[in-house]
Amino acid sequence: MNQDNTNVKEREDKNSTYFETSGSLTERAILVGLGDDREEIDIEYSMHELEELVMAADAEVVGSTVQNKRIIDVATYIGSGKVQEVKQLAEANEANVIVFNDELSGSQIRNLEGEIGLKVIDRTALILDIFARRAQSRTSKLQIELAQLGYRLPRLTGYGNALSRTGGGIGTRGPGEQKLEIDKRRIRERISDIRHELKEETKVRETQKAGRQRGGEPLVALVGYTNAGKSSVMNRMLEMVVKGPSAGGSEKSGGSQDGSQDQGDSVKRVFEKDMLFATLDTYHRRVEFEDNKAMVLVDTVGFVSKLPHKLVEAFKATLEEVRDADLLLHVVDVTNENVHNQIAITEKVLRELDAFGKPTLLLLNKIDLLSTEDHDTVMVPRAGMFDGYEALRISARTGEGFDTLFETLRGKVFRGHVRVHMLIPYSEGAVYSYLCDHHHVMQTEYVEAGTLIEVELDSKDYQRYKRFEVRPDGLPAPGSGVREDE
Ligand SMILES: Nc1nc2c(ncn2[C@@H]2O[C@H](COP(=O)(O)OP(=O)(O)OP(=O)(O)O)[C@@H](O)[C@H]2O)c(=O)[nH]1
Ligand SMILES: [Mg+2]
Repeated sequence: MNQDNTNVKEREDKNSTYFETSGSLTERAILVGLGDDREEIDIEYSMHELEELVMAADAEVVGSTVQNKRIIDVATYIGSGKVQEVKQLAEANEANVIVFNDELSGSQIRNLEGEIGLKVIDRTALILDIFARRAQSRTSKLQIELAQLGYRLPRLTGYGNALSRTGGGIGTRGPGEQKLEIDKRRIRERISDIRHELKEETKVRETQKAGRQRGGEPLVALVGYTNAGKSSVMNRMLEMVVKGPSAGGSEKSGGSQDGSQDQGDSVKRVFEKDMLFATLDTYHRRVEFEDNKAMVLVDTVGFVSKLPHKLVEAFKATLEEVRDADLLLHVVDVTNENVHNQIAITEKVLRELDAFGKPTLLLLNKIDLLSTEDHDTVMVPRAGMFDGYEALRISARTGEGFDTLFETLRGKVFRGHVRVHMLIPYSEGAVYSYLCDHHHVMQTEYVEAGTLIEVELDSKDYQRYKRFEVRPDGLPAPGSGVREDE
């Protein structure tokens, strides 16, 4: 039974495992995968990810097996011989749940449960389950419920009667228990209600977005594999803008308040934790620098491979920011041996979101964990390119590399800025106040015709106020006085 491609995990010392003291029944899972050499991400990595996901759902992995096969069995997904092998593996290891590495149809689940005699769940149900546990805000709860209902609707008749799904454990959380008993019509009604509510929320977000765009502030989105350190990078950046030596100014919070870790100072931190999918919502934070230049930072949900399509669909609205961003900060955990796989997975999801190919800075995070020798290996080039990206080495924990990060970031997002002289008549005091509040006014002189300033501003506001442009000596500049944009 323990063949080459079958890896049976040593069982932990039962006396010391936490579930004895917690009193709850821990699920013991056997993982089953189908290897296909045409897949982008190899099966070994995919199974490793599945194991992490199972652990994130508080279950224990007691065995794992892979069948290398290109053709899927319509009835049972894996071949019939393999089904028997899984059954024996489960018995030998006292497993009580079988987790498949791919999405299964309702009839496949029913057939497998019938033959093995245990609860069978697929990767999609597992990921949805983890999301359901983590969801904090109303929006993310609705998005996940929508994805779960969409997943369950075609599978309502798929579960065997003998295997009740109402007893707790993976795949039974969220809206499931009662709703599985209501008929499809009512599920469809619920789906339609959720869609309606999410649509209303989208309108609110659109208004907020329009407000930000009017301000002309660049949008910078943090993206990357789950647990890479996106939220930690965001928190470190916010801290540095408030306290840092290289960039002063204040952080002004915008957007959602959910899940914030308000530290009592002016930094409204976002939630960071060593677990898969710590962040499920998008969080905006406006970052303003000493010279009045500002950008909006967005923290987003992390990615894994085979992210359920229904989930990506449901999260599309909140992930729109990624598509709209002027710059992506792609954060990777450079200490992870699978970093290249994780980059490929993130790229794949970005493609699904129509956000691939945007200006991107790769942030090689967690370098504080690397040994001195590792610092010099090919894994982390001293500077420059990594996997075709412009890359920077940073540590959100120690702050190393953040000065360079800010410098590079500012160079990229404020590139369209121009430095000009303007003469603002005293009758246009509001324009002068606006420019002082939103841009870097470097010099001010009060002359007879008005206030003569030297100011650095973005191209949008430059176009808007071009009519006030003068030569450095205050004389009219060619083209000034013409309202070109209105
Ligand atoms: N040693 C070290 N740990 C880090 C660093 N950055 C983040 N971490 C840790 O990595 C874990 C994950 O960090 P998060 O910031 O929550 O990661 P994330 O990418 O936002 O994760 P999700 O929201 O789950 O997708 C936390 O335990 C952090 O403390 C770093 O530079 N060095
Ligand atoms: Mg996060």
